[in-house]
Amino acid sequence: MGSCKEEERKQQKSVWVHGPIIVGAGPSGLAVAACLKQSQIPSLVLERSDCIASLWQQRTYDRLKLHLPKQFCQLPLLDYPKHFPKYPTKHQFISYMESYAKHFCIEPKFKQLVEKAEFVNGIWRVKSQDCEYISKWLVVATGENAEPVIPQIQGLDRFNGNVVHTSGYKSGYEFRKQKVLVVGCGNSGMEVSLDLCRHNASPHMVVRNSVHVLPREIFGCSTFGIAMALHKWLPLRLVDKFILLMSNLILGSTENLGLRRPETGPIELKNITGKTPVLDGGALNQIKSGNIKVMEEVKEITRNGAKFMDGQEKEFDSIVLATGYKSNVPFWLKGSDFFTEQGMPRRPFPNGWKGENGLYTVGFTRRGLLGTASDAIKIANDIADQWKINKEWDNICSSYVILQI
Ligand SMILES: Cc1cc2nc3c(=O)[nH]c(=O)nc-3n(C[C@H](O)[C@H](O)[C@H](O)COP(=O)(O)OP(=O)(O)OC[C@H]3O[C@@H](n4cnc5c(N)ncnc54)[C@H](O)[C@@H]3O)c2cc1C
Ligand SMILES: NC(=O)C1=CN([C@@H]2O[C@H](COP(=O)(O)OP(=O)(O)OC[C@H]3O[C@@H](n4cnc5c(N)ncnc54)[C@H](OP(=O)(O)O)[C@@H]3O)[C@@H](O)[C@H]2O)C=CC1
Ligand SMILES: O=C(O)C(=O)Cc1c[nH]c2ccccc12
Repeated sequence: MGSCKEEERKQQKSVWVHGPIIVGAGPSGLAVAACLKQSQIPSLVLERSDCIASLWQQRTYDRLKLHLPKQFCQLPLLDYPKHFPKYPTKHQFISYMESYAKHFCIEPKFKQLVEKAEFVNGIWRVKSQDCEYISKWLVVATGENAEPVIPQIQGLDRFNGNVVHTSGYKSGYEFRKQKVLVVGCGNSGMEVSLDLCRHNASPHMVVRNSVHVLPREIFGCSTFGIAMALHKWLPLRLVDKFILLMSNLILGSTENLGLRRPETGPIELKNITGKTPVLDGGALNQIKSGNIKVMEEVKEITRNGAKFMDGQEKEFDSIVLATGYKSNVPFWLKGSDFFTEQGMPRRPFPNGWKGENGLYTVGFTRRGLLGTASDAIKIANDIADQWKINKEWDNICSSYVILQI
């Protein structure tokens, strides 16, 4: 006899979707839906949370800003409002996303956690907790940052204080006057440590590996923009050499602050591994002045603090895990080997946007919102070509049916 849950599933309704199913209503999902709309192609956007851009609305800290200038973080077909600053705040970015969805009349179906998607007998069957959606096309837009990475550090579960991942961190206000262990030194670790300083907390940031820290700007121009411009003329290695030269000039050596640089240059490393260089927004000065303490790798967490690899032992009130994010695609996309076990497309950029049998992926380029914009346009164009053929077939079929009658 089937269980209650099985019975419920058997009775689950199936809905045929006219147009592609897009999983995820973040910037990537919305960008594809908008580009499809532009070609008069309908789509259905399924979102697990109750709002668009949920990463930005629900899982980021208050003082977050875009760290690249707005022209590099723009979605296709609609620019940022002119009055927005060069680096929009998180709230401005969310308002841009909301206007974007409104402008293209995109109305995602919320609270639809996609649990399984599979290509069966020539169609995509996409199951959420309460419905099965069926379509010829599936667009994966669940993001590179779908789930927090929670490291297995010995003793973490016996720590008496508060432990939070950066996806749950809002403001240093909650940690004021506390001694806080921040694990991780990517952009999140650096920004959270800086935020903690601004609330009179005492952050100790764990740096277990090498890291590139770059100035956000070089003589008033964004470092990222300069790198992009130079790369039009110069090989990446030379671009990296120039960026590192300027960084050392502006920031000084980071090595003697405990921030060893990787051997590979910053942009090349980003392209190969996805590891984003830190674009410094003020944390480095706090490290220099001793307000952010750089710590070695953690050996174990104790009830009141941590023991470090170099033998130090310190007490902490709270721990912030700035340990990054991961894709969740392997949990729900079945029967396809398009993605690696880590949930990233096997084919590297720029060829990772299209799979077999009407499968597409957007926002898995390790190139931020710029990558999203480029994927979205390609996907919509590709589907539009098939849509036209489909329509012609539909017309032929319907005239055939009419002739038969
Ligand atoms: C703190 C932070 C700051 C960043 N800042 C920048 C920046 O300044 N510039 C830049 O270019 N990039 C930045 N990024 C990179 C970031 O990935 C992009 O900005 C952008 O959010 C990616 O959009 P996305 O739609 O691909 O993914 P997301 O924004 O993560 O959206 C994916 C959506 O899919 C939904 N979803 C996931 N799984 C399921 C499921 N199984 N079923 C249904 N729905 C699901 C999620 O709820 C989410 O709403 C930042 C990332 C982080 C974490
Ligand atoms: N707009 C903005 O200002 C911001 C943008 N972002 C973006 O969000 C994305 C995610 O960034 P972020 O959250 O920093 O994640 P990242 O993956 O970039 O960084 C994770 C960090 O955690 C470290 N780490 C992981 N596990 C452990 C462990 N067990 N012990 C010690 N250290 C550990 C990693 O070290 P290791 O290298 O050794 O693995 C790395 O330093 C990036 O693309 C980033 O650019 C984030 C914050 C702000
Ligand atoms: O914010 C991010 O994580 C991004 O992915 C944006 C981005 C794409 N390529 C880069 C190179 C250097 C710094 C940030 C980025």
